Parts: sequence; structure tokens; C-alpha cells
Amino acid sequence: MAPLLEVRDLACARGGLAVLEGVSFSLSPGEALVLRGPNGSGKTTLLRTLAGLQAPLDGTVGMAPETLAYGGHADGVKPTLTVAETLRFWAGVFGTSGIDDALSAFDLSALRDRPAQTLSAGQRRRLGLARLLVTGRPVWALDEPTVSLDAASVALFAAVVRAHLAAGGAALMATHIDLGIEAGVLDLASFRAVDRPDPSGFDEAFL
Ligand SMILES: Nc1ncnc2c1ncn2[C@@H]1O[C@H](COP(=O)(O)OP(=O)(O)OP(=O)(O)O)[C@@H](O)[C@H]1O
Repeated sequence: MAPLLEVRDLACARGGLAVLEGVSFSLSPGEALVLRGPNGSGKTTLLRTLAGLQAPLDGTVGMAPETLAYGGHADGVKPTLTVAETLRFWAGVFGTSGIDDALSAFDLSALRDRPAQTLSAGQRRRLGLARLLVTGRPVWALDEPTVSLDAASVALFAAVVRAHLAAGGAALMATHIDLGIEAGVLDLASFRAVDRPDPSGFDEAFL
């Protein structure tokens, strides 16, 4: 099956310094890949590069237009919009319709009329993740998606990812927890850029 995402010899920088080099992998429909590596190894940097938030230093990212949905550390939730308004807004941005599946998948139906600013951290994170379901995008690139989630919500999220994979989607996730999903592992420690300074180094404090 043709891959949805094909990354070849990618090199990425953060703060003007090379962080990763020689990163290659592909993701086909139904596949999940977990990004591992110690703090500062470049997981966020790689995801931001794939999301188009920063240009690669080198290498290629092959995917069809409108393939990737990015979920970063921030939930991207406007405090004054309700849960339903938030999802309708994102559905409009991505040109999809219908938010009920997203609400029920993340157990948000009872909270649909609550302004996001009144949600708990875990509820807000569930709303941020529910946004993925209204993007209609096949590849999800997620940075620590389970932060603030309790065990029940982690299970909801894992079920959503499993269904997404079963429907022909793919997922690339930086996570330290075991989601119980069959996934490959890409350890970024192996792709550390040669001229990268020690992350504990003094200079980096000023970047
Ligand atoms: N805004 C920034 N400006 C300069 N350097 C940065 C910036 N953000 C991150 N870095 C540096 O870039 C390198 C890669 O950071 P990145 O956030 O991609 O790592 P990570 O693997 O996601 O880490 P973590 O597990 O702690 O989230 C680190 O050395 C980090 O200190």
C-alpha cells in the first residue's frame, strides 16, 4: 500500500541549531509510530517540521496536500467558545461537517454548551483531541497527547486512535506511555545532529 507519509533524510533545527539529521521513515494506512527519545532529543522539533510550522534544513517530506493534522502541546482552545462552538469552528476550518461523533468519542456531549474556560485541564485536553476527528485528515501527528488525561480518558483516546488506524488512517505520536496500540518505535536518540551542542550546555540557556 502506498505510504501516506514518506520522510527521507530529514534534518531539522530548533533555535537556529541543528537538532536532528538523517531521519527517514514512512507511514502507511493503518500504521502507528511512536517517537521516543530523552527530553530535548527533538520529538517536538520533528513534529513541528512535519506540520509545516518550520522548514527542514535538509531532506524531504512526501505527502499529499491536506494529509496531516497536528496536535501540539497547547490545546489551541479559545476560552470563550463552548465545546460545541469550538468543534464547529474547526469543522468549518477543515471543511467537514458534524461534530456529534467527536463529542461522543471523547465523552464531551454533556459538556457541549460549557465555555472552554470552565473545563478542567483533562476535559480541555479531550476537547483538543476531539478536534482531530473533525479534521478529516488521515495522518495525526501528536505531541504528548495524553498529558492531563486520567486512565479512563487515556483509554478513550487509545480507542479513537485504534478506530482511526482501522479506518485507514495513520498516527505519529510522541508519548512516554504505553497506549496498548500496536506501533513501531522511532528512537530519535539515533538521529542526533553531529554538530549539536550538549543539551545541558551553558550556551543553550540564552537561545
Ligand atoms: N524555542 C526554542 N528555542 C531554542 N531552542 C529550543 C526551543 N525549543 C526547544 N529547543 C531546543 O531544541 C532541542 C529539541 O527540543 P524538542 O522540544 O524538540 O525536544 P523533545 O524531544 O520534544 O523534548 P521533550 O521530551 O522535553 O518534550 C532541545 O535541545 C531544546 O532545548
